[in-house]
Amino acid sequence: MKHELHSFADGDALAEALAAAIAGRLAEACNARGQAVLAVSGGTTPARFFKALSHKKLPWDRITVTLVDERFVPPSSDRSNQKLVTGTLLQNEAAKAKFAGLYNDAPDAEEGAKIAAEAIARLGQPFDAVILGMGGDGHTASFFPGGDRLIDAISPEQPALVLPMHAGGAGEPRLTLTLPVIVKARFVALHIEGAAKKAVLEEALGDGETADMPIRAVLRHEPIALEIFWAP
Ligand SMILES: O=C(O)C(O)[C@@H](O)[C@H](O)[C@H](O)COP(=O)(O)O
Repeated sequence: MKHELHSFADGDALAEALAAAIAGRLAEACNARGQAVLAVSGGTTPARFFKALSHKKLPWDRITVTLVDERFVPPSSDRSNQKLVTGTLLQNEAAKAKFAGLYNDAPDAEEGAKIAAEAIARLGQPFDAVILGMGGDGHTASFFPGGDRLIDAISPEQPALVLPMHAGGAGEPRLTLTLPVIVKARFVALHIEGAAKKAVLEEALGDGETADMPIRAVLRHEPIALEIFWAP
């Protein structure tokens, strides 16, 4: 995947610019096709961007927000990405958006992934925009180094839309969109902040095994462009 690096003075400037870029994509999709689908990541980085996007004037009632990945915990948990998104993004103007999460109350992540895959299938593809994050270990989505389903999840031929993932670094079982769903999107952005993550990105752009730094599965996927948004 070719990539373009957009650097900003600080996280606030980045949040505004990314919100403007995504709002533009969502507006364009609604104009062209009457609806839009946006997949976002969780973690600690996106909160400011979510707040900025929540104030954008868009036909939110025609926009569905879903997740790139989810911790397999109920939405009441502080670890839940659904909780983060409903509390920060689906507010203000964006309170009218539809939400299609990955979590369900299946007994385990294996069963949960099957049910989540049905929910994702109903959204149709390609998604209009996907925003990825990246961890200090080079994971993106829930493509964790050493993850039990990593090779399946990053296979370009993977037919499943959602897979479960167990990994030492993950904290709890995860549900993740698979690589084909992500790279098929009309717009794919990577949102990272801080010098440490810039260094991880640079390392990932170098040689080495994809499984050691799974973000490489996205970086090395041809031919669509990855838009990288970074601030110190
Ligand atoms: O649920 C999650 O954890 C994610 O969606 C994950 O892929 C995240 O984007 C990175 O781990 C970065 O997380 P931070 O922003 O917390 O560094």
